[in-house]
Order: sequence, then structure tokens, then C-alpha cells
Amino acid sequence: MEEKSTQKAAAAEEENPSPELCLRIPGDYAVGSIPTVLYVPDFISETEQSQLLHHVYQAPAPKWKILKNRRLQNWGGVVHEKGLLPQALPPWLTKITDRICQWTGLFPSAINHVLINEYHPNQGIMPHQDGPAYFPVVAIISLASPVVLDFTPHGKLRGLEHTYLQNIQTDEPQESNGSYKVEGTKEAGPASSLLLMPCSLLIFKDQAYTDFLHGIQDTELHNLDKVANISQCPQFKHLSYDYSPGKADSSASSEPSGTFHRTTTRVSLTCRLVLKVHNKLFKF
Ligand SMILES: O=C(O)CCC(=O)C(=O)O
Ligand SMILES: [Fe+2]
Repeated sequence: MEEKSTQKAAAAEEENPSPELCLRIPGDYAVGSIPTVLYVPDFISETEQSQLLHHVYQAPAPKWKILKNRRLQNWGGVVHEKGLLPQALPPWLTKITDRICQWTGLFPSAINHVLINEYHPNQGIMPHQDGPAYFPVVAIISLASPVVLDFTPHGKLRGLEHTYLQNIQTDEPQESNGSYKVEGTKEAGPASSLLLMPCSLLIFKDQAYTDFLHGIQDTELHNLDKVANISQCPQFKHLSYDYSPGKADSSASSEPSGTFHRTTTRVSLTCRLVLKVHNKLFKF
């Protein structure tokens, strides 16, 4: 069933996807213990991956915003708590975002904001919740390197929006991605983790959006113990084997078993919708 589904996802890259691919609720793709997390392997083709990476690295240097633990490009405009000061997404991004909208049927209107994150093997993103400006469905396309993304429950977030908004810790201006970093989450450990393979699509929404933080550890070794979708990642199927890219038989690795050694840079596209769009910046 997975293979069939994957073929369907790849087929969606064609100019005119068949009607059955449209407005489909992708319940088949739910993974792990959190019901509102969906993982779609091979959502884009390798050719598309190369095209996307080409565009990402063609952007002029000032397009990159350099943060402590990663760098990022912001596309679609500036996100404020109260909405988006929009800038049209370029066609190389709408080609993908329109397909995500059409294929999932989970967005009420076109995705209008994309954050591109780049992580070196020792970089990550601390556990955080995406901000209230966004419609609570997040679509993340992964490129170039696998990575483990952790979901950590954070019951405190529920019903305490006012409090956490007052006490947020940010490592970047809020408007750069509209996210909030929350203190005191490390000791809990992840409830569920996903291995995000290149070309895959991750969607999380609803409960996963509101009650969980998501993050990527800034370490070269990522633990696979709690990875819920290992069976969908061909190279990682045997948990007792280590995986290092390029190794035919990774069981010979000196890394501890059940870990993934990150050796290459990962790029991700976080695609979201800001419902409230400000069309006029200033009133004169
Ligand atoms: O790179 C990723 O997969 C996660 C990015 C993310 O959480 C964000 O941009 O808010
Ligand atoms: Fe996020």
C-alpha cells in the first residue's frame, strides 16, 4: 500500500494531476502515536529535489538570515503576530506548494509562506511551537540529508497562550518565522520522533500543532530509538545497523547501533498559510 501511495505522490508532479489526487484527506499516511502527524515518502522526485536545491543556493547572499544554529531564507513576506505583509512566492516554490495544497486538501487557501532552513550536521532547531499567525497545518519538504525530528508534549501550552506568549525565549526576531521557543522542555524527552528522508513530506496539524513542540537536536548523532516511521525508510529498516550515507554495509560502522550519523547538510522547506494578509502596509 505504501508503494502504491508513493507512486501516487510522485505522479502528482505531472502537470495535470488526476481528480482522485485532489482534495484527498491523507489519513493513510498517519505515523506514530500522535494522530495528526502524516509522513509521505518521495513526495517530490529527485529531479525536483535538485531543482529546488539549485534555486535555494542561487539566492543572493543577503537572502540568508544567519542564526546561531542554522541559516534560513524567508519567502512570501514578513509574518507578524497579526498577519502577513505579503510578497508573492516565486514559481519554483508555488510549483511545490500548490501541489501540497491540492494533494492534501488540508489548506483552505493557497500556501503563502515558505521558510527555508539549512542545517549542517551539528545544527538543529530547538523545541518550539509555530506561532499563532499561521493556519495550524504545517507542511515540511526535506532535501539532501535525512534528519530526526522530535515531537515533545507540552501540556502547558494548552489554554495558557497568554502566559507563554509573555515568557517566550526566541533566538531570532519573531517576525522571521513567527515561532515561539518555550523553556523547560528538555527534561521530558520526545514522545515520538520521525526520520525525515530527502524528498519526503511531513505534515503536522491540530493536536500535534497545539500540544507538542517540535525540534531537531544539534548533534551529529541522531538516536533512532523512538523513530515511528523507520519501516518507511528503506536504508534504515534494520535498526541494529547504523546508517552512514555512502556505506553499502553500514553494519561495519563504529557508531553505536540505532543511531544515524549526519554527515551532510540538510535543507528543508516549511510551507504554511497565514490567513490574515495585510494588503496595505501603511495608511496615509
Ligand atoms: O527543518 C525542519 O524540518 C523544521 C523547521 C521548523 O520547525 C520551522 O521552520 O518552524
Ligand atoms: Fe517549526
